[in-house]
Amino acid sequence: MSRLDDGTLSIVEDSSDAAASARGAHLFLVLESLKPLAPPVRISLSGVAQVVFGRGSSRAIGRQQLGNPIQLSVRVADPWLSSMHARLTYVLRRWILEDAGSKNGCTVQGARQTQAQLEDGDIIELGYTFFIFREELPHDVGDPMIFEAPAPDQRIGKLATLLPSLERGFSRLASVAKSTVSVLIEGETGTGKEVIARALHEQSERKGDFVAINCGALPRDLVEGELFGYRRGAFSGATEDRPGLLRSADRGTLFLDEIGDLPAPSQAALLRVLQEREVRPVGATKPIPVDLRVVAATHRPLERMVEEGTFRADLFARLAGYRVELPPLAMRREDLGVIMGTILRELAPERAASLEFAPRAARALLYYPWPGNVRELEKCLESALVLVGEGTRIELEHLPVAVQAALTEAGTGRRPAEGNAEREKLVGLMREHKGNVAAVARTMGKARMQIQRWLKRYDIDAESFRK
Ligand SMILES: Nc1ncnc2c1ncn2[C@@H]1O[C@H](COP(=O)(O)OP(=O)(O)OP(=O)(O)O)[C@@H](O)[C@H]1O
Repeated sequence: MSRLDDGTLSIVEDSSDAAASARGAHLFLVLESLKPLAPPVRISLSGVAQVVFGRGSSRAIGRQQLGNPIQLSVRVADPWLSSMHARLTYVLRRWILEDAGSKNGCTVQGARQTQAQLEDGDIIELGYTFFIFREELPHDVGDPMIFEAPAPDQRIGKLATLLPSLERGFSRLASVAKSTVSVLIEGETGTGKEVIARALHEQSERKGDFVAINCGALPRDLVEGELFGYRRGAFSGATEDRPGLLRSADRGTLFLDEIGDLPAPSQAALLRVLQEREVRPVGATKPIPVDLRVVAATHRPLERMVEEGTFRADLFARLAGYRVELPPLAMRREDLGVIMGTILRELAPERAASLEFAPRAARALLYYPWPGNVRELEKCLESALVLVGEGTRIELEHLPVAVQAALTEAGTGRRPAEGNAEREKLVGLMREHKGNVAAVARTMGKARMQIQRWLKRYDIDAESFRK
């Protein structure tokens, strides 16, 4: 979590890098295709010289022996693994994956390899088990070397992640929830903003209701009546007193979804409510006190809207007491296994434990760019379960055609599509702004530090655009 220039707090995965005291290579055990509910694991490779992979009678991840250099052993009860399957070794500042004489081989970015130098974001398949390698992930030196995704009953709502900074952010939500500080959740559509808002309400122990309002869906001329209520006769059609949505959230949580869509006059009225802690229904002479906890969400770059003058700076400051930015799913592929496990448990509680993914299906799920984020993943698994019927194995053909097509991408050994698209977008903007990182940050509605991290991640030289 980091303190932003405006004094608010942020738990953005990238923005919180400042709080992370180190960067280092990590390996994620993302998914066991045959046991999708088995908890995914993050392994820090700091100080590690070698990791050996092989089949075990049960999952066992740990040090091979005490002392330095650290040698780790990753044993998974995957019948497709050989007892000595592969080795990952740190050589001349590079991580090299080598097949150790396995029967079924090693696959990196969809291509069979006997030896490969790993790159950031590489997807590795050993047997039917999927791993992701991250070269320079921000983390805390105090983070455990081996971190297993928390069991469902240990989570805040259904929030779980293997990414160190997001994990720190999620665990802080529990204490934020108990306060009345307003929370602003930013993220693309379907990333789980409402899930966070509901989790905050559940943890808050507030007695009132959770009231969700989609600010973008309110008819423009009725916004204030809907939000603040009205007195009978306040306007034609007001045939009775209406309390309004804000008052129905009294002593509870008011979730203002798509806050960026709130028209300017309503922004001013909402600001008054938050400042005065009272609501004045349309046509009423006296305000009514309300006890509100406000959680707002947006997929629009609110900070940029403030700069452009389309969103009030004072309202933004009020709403952004604590900020959460949810990355797009394609930027947190390491969490695909955790999230799929949660969704399968939710959609099919009775049979989730017996479900498995055919490896080709698992591969497609891992490579697909998920433009619709977690919502799209949820719909994809929902329809797959219908198509599986009484069966227990989710095959490639049970997945939507677009997801199936991701296999072709996987087969080429290239980076996942999202990486290319992100990179191209960034290169385009860097060219347009002649290498001015601050200008690119403004255009994207992101912090300058974040753009710098992306430049590093995608190996883009800002200097080359300044000539
Ligand atoms: N971490 C998660 N684990 C399991 N399911 C999740 C998770 N996050 C989101 N979902 C599911 O994905 C769907 C979309 O989530 P949600 O509605 O919270 O997204 P959103 O960001 O608020 O979307 P929008 O911007 O379109 O309102 C929901 O059905 C939700 O249950």
